[in-house]
Amino acid sequence: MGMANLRNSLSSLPLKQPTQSTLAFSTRIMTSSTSRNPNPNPNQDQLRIRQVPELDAVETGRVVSQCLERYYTSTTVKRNGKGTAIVWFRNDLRVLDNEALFKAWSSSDMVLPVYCVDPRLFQTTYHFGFPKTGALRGQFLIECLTDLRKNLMSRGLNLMIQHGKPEEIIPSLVKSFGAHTVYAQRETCSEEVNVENMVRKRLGKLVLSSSSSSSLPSKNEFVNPNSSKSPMLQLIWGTTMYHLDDIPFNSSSIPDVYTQFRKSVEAKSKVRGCIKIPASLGPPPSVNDWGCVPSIDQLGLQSQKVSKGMKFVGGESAALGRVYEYFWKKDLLRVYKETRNGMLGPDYSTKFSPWLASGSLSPRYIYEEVKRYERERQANDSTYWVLFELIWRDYFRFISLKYGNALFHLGGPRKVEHKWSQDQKLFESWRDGCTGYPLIDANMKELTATGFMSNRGRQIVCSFLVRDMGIDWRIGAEWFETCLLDYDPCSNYGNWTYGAGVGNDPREDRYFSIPKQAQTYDPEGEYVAYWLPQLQELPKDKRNFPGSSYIEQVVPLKFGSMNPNRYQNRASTGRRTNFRAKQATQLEQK
Ligand SMILES: Cc1cc2nc3c(=O)[nH]c(=O)nc-3n(C[C@H](O)[C@H](O)[C@H](O)COP(=O)(O)OP(=O)(O)OC[C@H]3O[C@@H](n4cnc5c(N)ncnc54)[C@H](O)[C@@H]3O)c2cc1C
Ligand SMILES: Nc1ncnc2c1ncn2[C@@H]1O[C@H](COP(=O)(O)OP(=O)(O)OP(=O)(O)O)[C@@H](O)[C@H]1O
Repeated sequence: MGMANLRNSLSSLPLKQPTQSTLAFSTRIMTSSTSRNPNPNPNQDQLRIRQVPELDAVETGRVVSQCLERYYTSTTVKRNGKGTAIVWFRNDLRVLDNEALFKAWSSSDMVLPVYCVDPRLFQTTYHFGFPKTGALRGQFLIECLTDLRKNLMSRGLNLMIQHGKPEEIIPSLVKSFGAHTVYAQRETCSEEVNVENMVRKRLGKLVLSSSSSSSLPSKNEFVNPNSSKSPMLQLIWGTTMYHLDDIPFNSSSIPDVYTQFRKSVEAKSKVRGCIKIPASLGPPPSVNDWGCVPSIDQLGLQSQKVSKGMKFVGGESAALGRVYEYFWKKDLLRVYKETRNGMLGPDYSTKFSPWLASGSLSPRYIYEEVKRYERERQANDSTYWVLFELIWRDYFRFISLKYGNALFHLGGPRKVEHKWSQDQKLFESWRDGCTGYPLIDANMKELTATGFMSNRGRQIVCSFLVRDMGIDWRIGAEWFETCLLDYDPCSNYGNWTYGAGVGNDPREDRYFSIPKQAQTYDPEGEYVAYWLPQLQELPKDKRNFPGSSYIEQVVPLKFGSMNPNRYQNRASTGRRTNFRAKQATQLEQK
């Protein structure tokens, strides 16, 4: 089937919300915190949705005010600027450690914070016509905007929300408010960079009069052709833990191999401190209509409720709450390295990614919290390992600067030639979790039901799609783009190119053997039985190997067989024992 045909047929697929039939087992009770006494019994776990973070509003409020207090500037910081500056919020939906917000404040005597609900984010993915943003990420964004507005209001500002393209909205606001500068976080992928360029171009056509440094000028001030100044777009680097200006490379010399990148950065660069903000950022400009936080319908999406698994709460307050919960309250940072390859529940890994992707959480804040934890509690391999993983995130962001659109191309950064299939039926069985391999199916059902999948799961389903099914990796990457709460173009396409063997991975053949992965990471079938309740009745060691008790396998495995005995000996002496033993210890210690 040709690309155009596939694109048409895929775009006409019922891009349904998750199949509810398999979710019927769950009840719909949102429980409050169980963190002090987590119940390891999977049957109990079936009965509840785990909210992430599991803090109530009062506790979250307390955590937020405590951490924002630590990041207030002393009163000695002066505001030197005049006139109005705009902060154009993009994927930096936070107040804490937001350099664009700080610069707008310090360079003006009035700040207008703006978010544009860009319709292009709610259209379709590039090749295969899936929804560009799935309903769960849409809902997460709504929560982020609601919380950002609240946090700005508590600092004497507000958030203007307008629907439309930034290149139309921003210049028009600049004009009406006489703003001299627009501050925004710099992006690196072409879709976002194109928007930046259009905004800049249109600002360049506006002309500021010399008096426009005073707030709320008349519109006429922009038609004076004798004035030489145009309002400026100031783009600020803010997505990574290490600042672009502090890494020991320019963008074309960034090493292709992660380990080389990491070692150089660790040896030669320092993570900058978080930007401290004043307690009050006001006064706000006088605005008639600040605009409403969009509803899910206004985003053109159909509301989807999480009825099983994890429900992530969007926004900076929840993000700060999760850092507090994971590091301090549950004390899980101490064991992260041993648990991080888990798949079931909120506690095996940090779950910071959705907030990092929307920018409601700063990686530099995480860094400072890790350092504080190391001073106040303990430093060990686990505390370091969170930073190690965040350097992966940085690496993919910097690699996107080096390779540009090649990150999205079929041959990837290495321009690998390979014949890929675009078999629609096979893809659908993968997407819907009906491949006949419980480990694949459970992970894909989790993705559509919650917008999240563990790192282990992502590697396994990616390997299965590209290696066992031989399907064009971009189809998988675009489906992830639709569904993931933490969708980030660099991390998503970076990891997919790695998994498909077209990235810069020195290990070219990353084949993940399903039976081996099942034995190692889900030896009792707890994870698959959670997402595929029909497997619960089977003996634990059969849940990942159900034979004819489960649906037929759509393709054979490229290597190995689904005979569990082949892996039994290796698993019982290898990493599995280690991993499970440590998990058990962790549970006992709670
Ligand atoms: C095919 C595939 C697609 C992926 N797509 C995305 C994506 O769109 N957005 C995204 O944020 N991550 C993506 N990842 C990376 C990783 O799976 C998630 O970051 C991680 O599972 C998020 O869970 P966590 O926050 O609990 O991670 P933790 O294990 O707690 O790690 C802490 C943080 O480190 C970073 N991190 C960890 N592993 C990676 C990695 N492999 N690459 C980049 N950053 C990493 C994340 O920011 C994460 O929040 C993808 C991985 C694969 C294999
Ligand atoms: N933020 C993003 N999310 C998803 N995909 C993106 C993003 N930014 C860029 N892309 C992808 O980048 C690619 C750009 O395609 P485009 O046709 O503009 O350039 P190209 O011809 O593929 O590349 P080049 O200009 O290098 O020849 C598309 O596949 C697009 O989806």
